[in-house]
Amino acid sequence: MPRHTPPPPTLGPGDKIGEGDCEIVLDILPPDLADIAFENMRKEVAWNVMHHRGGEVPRLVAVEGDVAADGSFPIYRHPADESPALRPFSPTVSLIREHVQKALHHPVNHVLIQHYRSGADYISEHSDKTIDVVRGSRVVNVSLGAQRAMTLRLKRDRVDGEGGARRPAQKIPLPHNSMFILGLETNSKWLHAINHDKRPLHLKTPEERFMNGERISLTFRNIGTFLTADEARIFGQGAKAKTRETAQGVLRGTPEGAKLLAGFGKENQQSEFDWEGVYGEGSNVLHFTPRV
Ligand SMILES: O=C(O)CCC(=O)C(=O)O
Ligand SMILES: [Fe+2]
Repeated sequence: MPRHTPPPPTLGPGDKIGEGDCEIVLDILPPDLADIAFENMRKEVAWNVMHHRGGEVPRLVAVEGDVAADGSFPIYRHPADESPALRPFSPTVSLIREHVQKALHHPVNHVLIQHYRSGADYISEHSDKTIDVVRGSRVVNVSLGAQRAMTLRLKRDRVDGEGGARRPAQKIPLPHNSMFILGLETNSKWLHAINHDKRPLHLKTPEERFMNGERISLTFRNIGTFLTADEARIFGQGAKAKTRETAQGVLRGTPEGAKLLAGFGKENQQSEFDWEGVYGEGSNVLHFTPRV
């Protein structure tokens, strides 16, 4: 007989989330900004479809960031066949960024913006990839629109016993106008996802039905790796050359690409991920697939 598994506990502000280093901040934006941010971003943000393993990811995405005077800009590398081009912060996102920086007490120079068009859109379980994230800085998700839940699940290698042992999970509702701070320890020991929510409308709360079920999330990061304006050279924390003056040419495809992808795989699987060992020497890979 299949074992009945109880649903994961639902946690919120004040609870021990993940390793206890996560936080939910309610009302991150002042009401006048929170009220208009969604509709403004619908117009101001350059939305794209993104591909992974040849298929479209189930949400719209955009990338914005701080472009330096010399045109160089931060890059966040993660396993995707292609990432949309980074654009300078758009007006409403700039305002949101200011509130995030005030609450976080450190700068953020990069944002991945995602539009979950309905309850059918989702992001599958992953750990955030940290080769390019300034060490010690925190990653945050600002939520606007329909309330969805983040599901945390302990990585498999942290669960004792046979392969069939159930992995502890937690569900964290992300209300409109909230900010979720993903702790570094939690990112290394747990996976996180926004699962789809295909329940019929009448089973959803008003918060979950808000904005017709559409949600925008903004994942802000403090990135330490940069591309030159012509996108030909790479430097900083996650690159081989650590300074702008010594920037080296970007690489595309195998075998360096395969090596970085293998590192990302390890970060997804290992709760005692050896950052220095895997990422320390840096990688100049920009695209994982050879140019066709
Ligand atoms: O939409 C969200 O809040 C989660 C996004 C996320 O996990 C990511 O961008 O890495
Ligand atoms: Fe994530």
